[in-house]
Amino acid sequence: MDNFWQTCSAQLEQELTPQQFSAWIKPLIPLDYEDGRLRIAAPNRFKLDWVKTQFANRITVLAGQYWEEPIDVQFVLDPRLNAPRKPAAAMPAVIRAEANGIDGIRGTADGLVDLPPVESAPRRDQSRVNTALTFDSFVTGKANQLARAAAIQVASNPGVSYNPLFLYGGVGLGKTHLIHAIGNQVMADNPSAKIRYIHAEQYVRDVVTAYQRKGFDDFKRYYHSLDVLLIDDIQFFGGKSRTQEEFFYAFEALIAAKKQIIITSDTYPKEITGMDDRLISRFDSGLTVAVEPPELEMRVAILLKKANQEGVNFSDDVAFFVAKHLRSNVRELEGALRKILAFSRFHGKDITIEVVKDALKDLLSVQNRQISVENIQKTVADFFNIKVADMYSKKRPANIARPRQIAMYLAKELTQKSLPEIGDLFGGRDHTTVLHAVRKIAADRSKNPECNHELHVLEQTLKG
Ligand SMILES: Nc1ncnc2c1ncn2[C@@H]1O[C@H](COP(=O)(O)OP(=O)(O)OP(=O)(O)O)[C@@H](O)[C@H]1O
Repeated sequence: MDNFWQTCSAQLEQELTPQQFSAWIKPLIPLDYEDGRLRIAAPNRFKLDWVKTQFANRITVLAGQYWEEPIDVQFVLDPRLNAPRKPAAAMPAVIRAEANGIDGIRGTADGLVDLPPVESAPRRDQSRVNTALTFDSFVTGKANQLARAAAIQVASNPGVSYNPLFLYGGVGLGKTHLIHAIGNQVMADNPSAKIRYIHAEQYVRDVVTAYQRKGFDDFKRYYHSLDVLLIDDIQFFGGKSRTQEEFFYAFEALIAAKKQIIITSDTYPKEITGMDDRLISRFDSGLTVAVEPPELEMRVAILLKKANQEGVNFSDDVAFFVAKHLRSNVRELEGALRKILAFSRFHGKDITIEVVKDALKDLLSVQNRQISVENIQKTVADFFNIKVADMYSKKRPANIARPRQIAMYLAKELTQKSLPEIGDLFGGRDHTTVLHAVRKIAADRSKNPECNHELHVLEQTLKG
């Protein structure tokens, strides 16, 4: 066993950077080898997860070569290495003073809160970065290629390219995945970087806790000392003035020190309600990129990749069927996939289109019921305050022509209708007119955040 570990470590030392080797491989402890099963211990959960996702395959190959047989390599947590955790302090009642904007803050059922790390030098596993969410596991398509490219650029040169990087888009489109991927990449390149992922709601809680403990100095010291701050769903700061003020200081300090900030939101900066103007202008001062709903091919690729990760063979036909019917976001696709797998396992049936129809009966009927061309025409007409009849009329003033083009675009995106069918439903127009509208709005959407936002709102309204 010791011989193997020496050989394996020596090999990995050659393959990895010195920082990676000392951060991830050196702390591992070979435990035992028996009947083709090798157990290796990691000193904490964070390292365990990271080593499993990043190095398990390579170590398995090296073990196979050493023993000349397939080896089942298992990574476990070494309990001897775990220092006992300090119990978290009890949280007193919610402070009244936060009525100036920070509301809805409660401790957990046992009165404990997830305390913010107030040490000036946070431990590595306080980064809260999810090691499973990497660039490798992120499927790319037209909808997210810009966001992904910007994220990779920022991850490769934190603090020096786009700062802040502001990613926005609707629910379940991969914003959280992307910022974790940035964190993972920075951590792999530079294991000593101080990184922190935080959801905006948790940041609000941290402000409250600091307030209660009169501990703003610690709070500031901690947040201002980070190399990379990943903050998710910043729209939660809306209306929370004390949090915004604190975040403003952190923002200024980090940017001035060339430390990287990555922010996600469900909408672009100017549209976040209840947000201080000076923060909005700061958010817009780096690079603002949209993550769009995935197009058909990307939805298919995502389904195939996720099915493959589950060890299930999904035929292209099945993947196309699901992707054609579920169009809103990736989280919905993941949910559908889980349903299909559970259904097929429970009934012991192979995954065919018929089985998928059964498994997703409820989901599909909701989709089909909600989105019709008529529904789109009504929703768009209401949104732009024009008459539904203008959707079929030959009138051409811009205030009517553009909503009509938007409705055609949405009809193409959200229904199964062909271009000629859509043309018919818009007062007997030619299919080339529909095609022109679809292309024009798609181009506008990719260039103009306000147009993108309008479309996003309409899509959400239509999908209920
Ligand atoms: N392009 C993609 N490739 C692979 N998985 C993806 C992709 N986009 C999203 N996902 C997965 O879909 C799920 C939802 O994504 P995520 O949580 O990142 O969405 P989000 O945009 O942050 O949504 P919300 O605003 O609701 O937080 C996650 O499990 C994520 O891993």
